[in-house]
Amino acid sequence: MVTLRTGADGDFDQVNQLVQRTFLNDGGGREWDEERALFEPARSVLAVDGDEVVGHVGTYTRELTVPGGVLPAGFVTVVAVAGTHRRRGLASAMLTRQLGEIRDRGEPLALLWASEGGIYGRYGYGLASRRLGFEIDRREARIDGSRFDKTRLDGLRLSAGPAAGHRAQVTALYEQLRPSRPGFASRDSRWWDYRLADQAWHRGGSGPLQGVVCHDGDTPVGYALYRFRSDWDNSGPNGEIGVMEAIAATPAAYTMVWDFLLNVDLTRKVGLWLGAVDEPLQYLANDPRRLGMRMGDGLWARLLDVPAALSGRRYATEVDVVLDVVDELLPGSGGVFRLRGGPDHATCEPTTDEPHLRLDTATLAAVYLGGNSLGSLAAAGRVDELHPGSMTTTAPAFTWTRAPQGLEIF
Ligand SMILES: CC(=O)SCCNC(=O)CCNC(=O)[C@H](O)C(C)(C)COP(=O)(O)OP(=O)(O)OC[C@H]1O[C@@H](n2cnc3c(N)ncnc32)[C@H](O)[C@@H]1OP(=O)(O)O
Repeated sequence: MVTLRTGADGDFDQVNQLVQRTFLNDGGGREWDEERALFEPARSVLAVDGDEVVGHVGTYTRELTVPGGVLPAGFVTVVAVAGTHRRRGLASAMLTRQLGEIRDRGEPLALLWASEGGIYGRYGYGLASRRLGFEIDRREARIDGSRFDKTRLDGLRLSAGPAAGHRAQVTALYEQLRPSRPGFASRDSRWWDYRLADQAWHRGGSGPLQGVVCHDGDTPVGYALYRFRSDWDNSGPNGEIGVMEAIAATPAAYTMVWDFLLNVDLTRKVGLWLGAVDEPLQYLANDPRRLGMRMGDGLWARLLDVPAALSGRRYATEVDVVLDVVDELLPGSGGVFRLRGGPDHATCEPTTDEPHLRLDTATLAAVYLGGNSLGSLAAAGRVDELHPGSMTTTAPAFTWTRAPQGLEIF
């Protein structure tokens, strides 16, 4: 008989074997030091059949940047059920138990990257951010000269080399920028170890992890983490740059970092998989089409405590609205709530007032980080306007100055 239990110290190896098998990785000949350090057994739910681990869902304890705030969140990870035990409800049982445990810890929301987009809507997750992928033909694409104001770059300088050598500057700048971009997550030293781990199997055929940092005096103001892959064909050099993340505190630093990445000799392509939907590069390029942009799905969010989540973010415009949030899976997390908010304040409480808008919890999650418009979801029939005019005043409030971005898959 299969039973569920909480994880324990010592479970890592069996869980990891299950995860590598279910994710179709060979898993052979590797050390798992960084993953082992991140494993939080007390936050894992395991399905066991006798002595065998046949299912797992894990949670990482991290903070999430939301519009105008930073909140604790449960980062859901490595959801896996053995091939021998699928489609009998094990994932549903584990994921539902996990959501209850995240809520009981006082984390108002859960977050994940989906391996397949069809899985998580049924558990109340909504697609809250998208990624913009870039496959840049670097012989054609460059920073538009008229946008490249050399005078603003005066005083800035770049240093480049193995990423580990830039760890102090990169972590300091990330920590400074983290609160400003919805979707960014806290990274303690274990997470930086994981991010900067440079074992051969992390490289996917590319070279060692590199860093380029833009400095203003002694202060880091921009950086990129990237790898290069050397290749030659009949017409010459055919190398590639794969950018893992590129962020900056100022437009000048961002421009300088990207100008560097687009001008590495002996390369033809530059790729960025997890770009933001509003990635500034698209507004700096001489010819945006040459950036080879393609939209994909990003972070899925699940609200567990609507008042805490909605009062924990800020709103682009003043809003006073009563929301009827339908939560079929966890009815205790739904209800009717009055939200009063604006750019520098927000409260949200249960109310007996008549609702203005009715939507399910996944739809509210989809607009929560500012990555989707409430009006667009209404056009898809996912929001009922019960009080005429309330959509017009509420939809702009849920937007934000920057699009949410999931900067790393966890
Ligand atoms: C955050 C992350 O870790 S994402 C990674 C998810 N894991 C993987 O992709 C690894 C490979 N897949 C697996 O391990 C399993 O197939 C799982 C975990 C996705 C599902 O496990 P199962 O125990 O088979 O799921 P369970 O029986 O509870 O089914 C849950 C529901 O999801 C549906 N479902 C399961 N897998 C998929 C899928 N890939 N796409 C769409 N729907 C799916 C089932 O049909 C079922 O629907 P229903 O409730 O309407 O009947």
